[in-house]
Amino acid sequence: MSDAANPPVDDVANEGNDDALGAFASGVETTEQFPLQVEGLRKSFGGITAVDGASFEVEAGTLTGLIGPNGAGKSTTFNLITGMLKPDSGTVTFNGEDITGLEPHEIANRGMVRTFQIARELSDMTVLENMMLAPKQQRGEKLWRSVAPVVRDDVREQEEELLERVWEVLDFFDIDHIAHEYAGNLSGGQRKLLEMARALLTDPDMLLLDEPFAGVNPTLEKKLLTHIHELREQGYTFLLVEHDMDLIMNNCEHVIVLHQGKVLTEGTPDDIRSNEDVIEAYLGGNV
Ligand SMILES: Nc1ncnc2c1ncn2[C@@H]1O[C@H](COP(=O)(O)OP(=O)(O)OP(=O)(O)O)[C@@H](O)[C@H]1O
Repeated sequence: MSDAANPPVDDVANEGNDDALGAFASGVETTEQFPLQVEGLRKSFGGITAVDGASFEVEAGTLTGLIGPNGAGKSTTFNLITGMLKPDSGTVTFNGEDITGLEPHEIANRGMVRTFQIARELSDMTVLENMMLAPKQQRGEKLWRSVAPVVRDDVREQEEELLERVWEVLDFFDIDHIAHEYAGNLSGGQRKLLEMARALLTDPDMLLLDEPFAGVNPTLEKKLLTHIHELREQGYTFLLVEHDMDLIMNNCEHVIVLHQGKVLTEGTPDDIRSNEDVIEAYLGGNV
């Protein structure tokens, strides 16, 4: 755990509240403040150690960037967090629960989702059909945040409710006008919006975005960023892997730098920009 992500106990003690100090020390406070905690994560593929004891936390309600030179271990870290890969050692804690080694759908059920590229078979389905599939694949029992949860036995009513929610999310992402278009016909940017919309439909607490802007034109990139910031303001937490450094620096409030499978440093964009170790790691990494 880094100093930057884990405020000193003195900060809490300064509030003059012994209970708060006790809660912080026991981890209760930390869990709420930092829903994702990664501790000593390690993963090797044969002789290559892709992730080598990475430890970090992600603060609730932030847009946190995970950066690093090519091969630093970013994708592997994402895969370990979301259950796509099992770590050799280390732990992943989400909302206070040890989720290390759980299956991806079990992790999604707990409120952490990762955006996925639309699979080839889903390209033959319309945007609307893709959306209707999303919650069944992942987290159907929780509702889109702005709609009050209603428990009903009637399947048809549930379908209608889902459809209503789907339209709300499509409208939020401004892709309702392409609802009947085949996913395979969408532009790169529209597909990214659909991927985000599908993830959001499961009503997660936290979204992990792996290069959400790759292949997205500047207009749609701006739109996607606006949506991400709106959602962050609503309290969603984001962890973002992105190669576009300007985009990370201009949009994330906290940046974690991975290098050779370890956290090299973390801090605000200004801290990172002026950090000589980071500059050296990137130059050495030929980026
Ligand atoms: N399945 C695998 N089998 C063997 N080696 C792997 C595998 N996945 C990743 N690696 C290796 O682990 C290291 C970290 O890879 P990873 O893809 O996590 O890095 P990254 O930071 O996401 O890189 P990039 O920015 O280039 O996408 C690299 O050396 C990579 O070649």
